[in-house]
This record gives sequence, structure tokens and C-alpha cells, in this order.
Amino acid sequence: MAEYYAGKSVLITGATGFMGKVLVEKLLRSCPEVKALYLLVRPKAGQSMQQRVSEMMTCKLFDRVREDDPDFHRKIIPISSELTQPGLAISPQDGEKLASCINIVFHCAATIRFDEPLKHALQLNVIATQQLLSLAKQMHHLEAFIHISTAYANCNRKHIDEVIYPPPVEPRKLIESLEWMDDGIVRDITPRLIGDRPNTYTYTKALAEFVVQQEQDQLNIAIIRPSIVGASWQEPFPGWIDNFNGPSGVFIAAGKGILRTMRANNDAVADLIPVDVVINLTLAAGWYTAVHRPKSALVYNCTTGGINPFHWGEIGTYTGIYQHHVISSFKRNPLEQAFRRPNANITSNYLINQYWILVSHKFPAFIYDLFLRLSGQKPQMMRIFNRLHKAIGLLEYFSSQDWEWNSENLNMLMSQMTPEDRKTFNFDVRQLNWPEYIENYCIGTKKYVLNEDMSDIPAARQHLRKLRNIRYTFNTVLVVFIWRVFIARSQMARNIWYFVVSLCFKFLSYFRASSTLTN
Ligand SMILES: CCCCCCCCCCCCCCCCCCCC(=O)SCCNC(=O)CCNC(=O)[C@H](O)C(C)(C)COP(=O)(O)OP(=O)(O)OC[C@H]1O[C@@H](n2cnc3c(N)ncnc32)[C@H](O)[C@@H]1OP(=O)(O)O
Ligand SMILES: NC(=O)C1=CN([C@@H]2O[C@H](COP(=O)(O)OP(=O)(O)OC[C@H]3O[C@@H](n4cnc5c(N)ncnc54)[C@H](OP(=O)(O)O)[C@@H]3O)[C@@H](O)[C@H]2O)C=CC1
Repeated sequence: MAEYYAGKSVLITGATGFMGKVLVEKLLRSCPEVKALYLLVRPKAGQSMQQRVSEMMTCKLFDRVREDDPDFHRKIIPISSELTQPGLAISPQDGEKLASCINIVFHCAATIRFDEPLKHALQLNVIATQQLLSLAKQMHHLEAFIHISTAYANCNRKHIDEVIYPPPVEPRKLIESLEWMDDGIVRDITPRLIGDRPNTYTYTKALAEFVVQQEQDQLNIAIIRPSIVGASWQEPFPGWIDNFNGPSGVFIAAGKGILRTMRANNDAVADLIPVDVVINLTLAAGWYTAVHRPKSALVYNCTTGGINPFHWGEIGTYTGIYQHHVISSFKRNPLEQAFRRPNANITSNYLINQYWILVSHKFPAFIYDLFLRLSGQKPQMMRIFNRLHKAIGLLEYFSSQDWEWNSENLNMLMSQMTPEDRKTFNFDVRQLNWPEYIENYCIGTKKYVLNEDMSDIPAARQHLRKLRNIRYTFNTVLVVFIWRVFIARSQMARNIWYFVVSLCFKFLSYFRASSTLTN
């Protein structure tokens, strides 16, 4: 595979994103003879696209590449592009350059927000894909076009094969209709349009797959469908992650002791897939598509559930058959300044979850905000919890159900690779050890997302001990307070109290007597 990529010019969209960065790094490290990587990047937050790319390359993710080749920057050519603009806002000169030199396109860019207004999601996930395909058709030496979709594009089905399903609506018709509607009307009709899909993200990703399929006669196309992409498993180092998306935000919130309950089906498969696995498969699909030129677009479901299943119950605190890896990991390697000790309850029952939200989220938030107010500070905890509830509300659809994905094309691809390539571009998740992966994932959120130092762990443990003592003290004060209020004021409460005390006393005397007899 590295030989195939040698001398090739590669175009990547979404290179500043989570998966795009890992793709750029892996290409540079494992295909060192690659000629050039053209990255479509937009200026953002006051930074030019050049500044953004330079900053990206200083990131720790690129440490290994930097070691191998300190001058790796020369292969990276940023191209200014805003994907939501006509012609992707690529200058005519850049357009000509790309048309004359690109050999492979990896299309990663997308909006992955679940609450994205439909018009914007359509603009980026569908219309920009259409425009990129038009650009690709002008490329004289194009050998493969690889589109990154999601395993949940068809989450309205329970069994998902490696085929492109008919779209929920003809994309062209939808684009034409939404063009004249104002944002308010679109917002009102969005639930009707997305139907049995949970959000505009999965809906527009399904439409994008159809749009890509339309070009399969003119381009060599492959579609990669990863499930829930998590921290890296092995490469460039275990546990690398740089965002709060999906499970990462949930893990961090649990590690900080903020998230104490979530709705999930303990027995449902948690279809996490490490980012390096997805990228290795993507590069392998690029090679296979270019070299073997399949007659129609091949879809690769990139999932773990059918091969090496892991369950939501194994993530949080569950007293059944499962170990709770995330919580135990954060107890071993605590996050700094936790709000409470990590402990999370996972339940599929709506009412039980609501009860725990009240007791474990809202009540402590109220008490903490009261404390802040009394000490002259601005209350903040209730606001944090409201945001957290919005975020987990959007994720629950995925943690409460099971899907089955077929992975025949993935197996076929693996069988076509040499043993050497299977090692260098490993996507065999049968070897994945979940407890070890989750431990590295949690440490990765601490090190790379929160930028916390591992040397601070003893202080963080000390903080957890302090929190435990505060809890014991609080509980004791609460019990004494209840006792004072009820026992002092009500004859019936006093009677019950004397009854309970005398019962305990009788039990104690009985056990003492029986243990004296047996001795
Ligand atoms: C161990 C505990 C027990 C629990 C066990 C059960 C675990 C269940 C886990 C369930 C996970 C299920 C995940 C399913 C996902 C499957 C989806 C399919 C996969 C895909 O194809 S796409 C990738 C998935 N996409 C996402 O995950 C995006 C989802 N996010 C959003 O849509 C929005 O971010 C959201 C949630 C609507 C919030 O929007 P908003 O309030 O506007 O906030 P921002 O996103 O703008 O963020 C502002 C600011 O806050 C930071 N941030 C974001 N999330 C968190 C967080 N959870 N904790 C802390 N901070 C967070 C964010 O980085 C921003 O910071 P800035 O500095 O950039 O401003
Ligand atoms: N993360 C996950 O769990 C999963 C992701 N996927 C798919 O993988 C792909 C990559 O996802 P991921 O890396 O996580 O997403 P990120 O949100 O991390 O990255 C998105 C990328 O798209 C770029 N982008 C967004 N809008 C524009 C725009 N208007 N013009 C130019 N570039 C733009 C972003 O650039 P900028 O930095 O400028 O914002 C960024 O580089 C997506 O197609 C997604 O659907 C599939 C399954 C799961």
C-alpha cells in the first residue's frame, strides 16, 4: 500500500477535524513517499488557513512524524476553501492545479452536530459533496474518491448491509424546495422530513451517500461507514483524542463527577471504533479502489459490534455481569478538580433516570449554586447541568438501541492485503482488548482533551478523598437534622424511633448470645 501511495498527490477535506488530522498523520508516517497532501481548509476564528495548518502540525499527534522527518511540512499544501460557498470558494488557479495533479480524494469534511439546522447540514453534507464530486470529475489523473459517511446514516434500519439504500427523499428535490423557504419554515417541517431518523446529521449523511453513488459510473468510489469513532487504539500512540464528541464528552463528564446517570441499554452493543482503525481502513479502501477499480461503489461498514462486541453496561457502574471500566479508570487516574467522585448509574428506565437526575444532578447543583451565591460568586452548576442534559438527550438514541452491521467488504479488503500491510494498516478489531482500550481512552481525555498533567494524579486523588469526606459529613449532618426535626416534634416518629432502636438492640443481644454459645 505504501508503494501505491508513493508519488501520489492526495486531496483531503476536513483535515483540521478529528479524523482528518489522523489521516494526514498516518499518510505522512506510513507512506513516506507520498508526493503531496492538498488540504482544503477555511480561515476560522481570526486565523488564516495557513496559520491553522501550521498550528495543526505543531500538535502532539505529529510527534512521531516530526521525529522521522522534521521537514514533513513541505508535503502539505493548504488550499483555501469554504465548502458551503459556490465552487467551494476555490480560486480558479487552485482549481486548475487540483484538476491537473490530484490522484486520490478523501472527503472527511462534514457537520457532525446533531442539532444542526437542516439547511446548513444539507449545504455542507450534501451540496458540498456534490460540488466536490464535480471538481473530482475534472481531475485528469483521479484514481479513487473515498467518501466518509457514518454507520448511522441508515439508523432507521436494524440490520444494515454494505449497500447504499434508497434515500429518504430525492436530494435534488429537497435542495430546490428548501432554497425558497425561510429558516423558520424549515425548522417547523424538519421533524416531518427527517421522519424516523433522530437528527439532521444522519438524514443528510444518508442523502450524501446517494449523491456519491450517482457518480459511480464516472468515478472510482468507496464509502466508509464508521460507527462511534473514539480515541486511537495504537497509533500514533494509544488514547489520542482531541474533542468532546460522542462518548468522549460523556466520559469526561463522568470523570469529573458531573454526570452520574444516563439512559442506555446495559445489554446493547456500544459500537465504538478507534480512530486509527477507521483511518487504516480508509487508506486500504483508497488503495483497493484505485488498483482494483470495482465496477460500482463499494461500501465498508467499519464497526466492532459484530466482530468484538462491547456493551454500554461495561462502561458505567453496573452491578450485573459487567465490569465498569470508565468509572474504575477515572478512580485510578482522576481528573483534576472533580465536582464529585466518579460514579455513574446506567439505566434504560425513563423514570429511574429522572429520579437519579433529580437526586444526583439537580439537587447537588442546587446546593453548590446556593453555596456560590452565599459566598458572593456567580452560580454556574445548574447552567452546566442544563447543557449536559441537552447533550446527553441527543446521544441517548444511540445508547439505547442495538444495530447489526454486515462487514463482508471489510473482510474481503483484509484478505486482499499482504501480511505486512495488515500490520502497518491494521483494522482487525478482533485483537482489540476493550478494558485496556477504555483505560487508554480515559487517560487520553485527561492528557489530550483537558491538557492535564499526569504528575498531578496524587493531588487529584487527594481531592477525591476530600470529596468523599465531605459527602460522609454531609450525610451525617442530614441524618442528624432529620432526626432532630422529626423525633423532637412528633410522638409517632419518636415511637417508631424507639421501636427501631429496641429492635436493633434485640438483634445485637441475640447475635452476641448465639456467638457466645457457638464459642
Ligand atoms: C461512564 C458514564 C456512564 C455513561 C455510560 C453511557 C455512555 C453512553 C455514551 C453515549 C455515547 C453515544 C454516542 C453516540 C454517537 C453516535 C453518533 C454517530 C456517530 C457519528 O456519525 S458523528 C459524531 C457524533 N457527533 C457528535 O457527537 C456531535 C454531538 N454534539 C453536538 O451535536 C453538540 O456539540 C451539542 C451536544 C448539541 C452541544 O451543542 P452546544 O451546547 O452548542 O455546545 P458546543 O458543541 O458548541 O460546545 C461548546 C463548548 O463546550 C465544549 N463541549 C461540548 N461538549 C462538551 C461536554 N460534553 N463536556 C464539556 N465540554 C463540552 C465544546 O468543546 C465547546 O468548547 P469551545 O471551547 O470549543 O467553545
Ligand atoms: N466522529 C465520529 O464519531 C464520526 C464521524 N464520522 C464522519 O467522519 C467525518 C469526519 O468527522 P470528524 O473528524 O469527527 O468531524 P470534525 O467535526 O472533527 O471535523 C469536521 C471537519 O470538516 C471541516 N468543515 C466543516 N465545515 C466546513 C466548511 N464549511 N468548509 C470547510 N471545511 C469545513 C472542519 O473544518 P474546520 O476546522 O474549519 O471547522 C473539520 O476539518 C465526517 O464526515 C463524519 O460524518 C462518521 C462516523 C462517526
